[in-house]
Amino acid sequence: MSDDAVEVRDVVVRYGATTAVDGVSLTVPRGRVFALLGHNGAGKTSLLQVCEGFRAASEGACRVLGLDPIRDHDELMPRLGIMLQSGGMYPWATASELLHLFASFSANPIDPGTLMDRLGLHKTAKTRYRRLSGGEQQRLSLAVALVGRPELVFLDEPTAGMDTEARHTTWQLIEELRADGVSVLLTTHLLDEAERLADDVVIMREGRVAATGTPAQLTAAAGIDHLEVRAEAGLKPEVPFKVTEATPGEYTIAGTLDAAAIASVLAWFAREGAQVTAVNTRRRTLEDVYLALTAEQLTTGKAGAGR
Ligand SMILES: Nc1ncnc2c1ncn2[C@@H]1O[C@H](COP(=O)(O)OP(=O)(O)OP(=O)(O)O)[C@@H](O)[C@H]1O
Repeated sequence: MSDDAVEVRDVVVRYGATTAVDGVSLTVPRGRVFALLGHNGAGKTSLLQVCEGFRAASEGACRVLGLDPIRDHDELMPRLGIMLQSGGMYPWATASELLHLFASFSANPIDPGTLMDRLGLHKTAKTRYRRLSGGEQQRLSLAVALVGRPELVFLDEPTAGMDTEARHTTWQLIEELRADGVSVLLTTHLLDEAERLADDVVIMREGRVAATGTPAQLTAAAGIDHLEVRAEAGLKPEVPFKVTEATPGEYTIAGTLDAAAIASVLAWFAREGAQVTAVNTRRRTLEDVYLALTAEQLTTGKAGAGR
């Protein structure tokens, strides 16, 4: 049996005529942070729900900590930390009561008071859940997911609605979880979050895996950097790359630019006797890769998730 935290094989999730997840396979190794990226409706939450055991896959197989998330649900639940996008809390209970309740389900919980302090929730300990702000509810949901010292954590858009400070605390907590050997599967729309936190990334598009790898692999595989050259306006660089002059005298050269290519572009400016006053290179970010994949989706014109 595989020792991976999560193993998803050819999973399909259908809602009537809509295919939300369309044959996804992925593996989350133990002790790593794995991010699912994708536009609204790409199928991230549906896939997460299959892994959490809250939804049966229409096709395919899923193993979580070596177990079946539906059949072995009772055995699995104490070992998992689950942060939902919303809901799942008693609206009349206070933040402290809720966290203590969830702590009581665990044999060796983290002290709820310590966790509340860490997440900046101490001032809201006696506030009823329904009165908490969106960001506070989100922080409490994270605390609930972590209080039982889980081996594997599922986080659905963990920092959505959080202020900058809470977001940074959450990132630190996730990094500490990884250092403690905890596995994390999260969804996010924040590319800087994925780039900063994730060991592995899957970009989903229309229910399928559009790209997969480490953030470094994804950005390197895209292989396109930008070279920015400032010189006098109105030049027409004769180079085998796409050149734009959005602002007069600011040239952006886009393409697969290795050192030789950059040298050849600069050589053209030198041959022309151009007055080059600045040269800048910009590596592709995960955001560039993501946007390129999203643009591909638009050009293929596929809108629905049907098979
Ligand atoms: N219970 C449901 N019944 C019918 N359709 C659903 C249901 N849940 C999700 N869908 C549809 O399945 C598709 C995938 O939804 P899902 O929530 O998995 O996407 P997502 O990537 O998590 O989106 P978001 O980033 O907006 O949370 C969407 O088209 C959605 O409308």
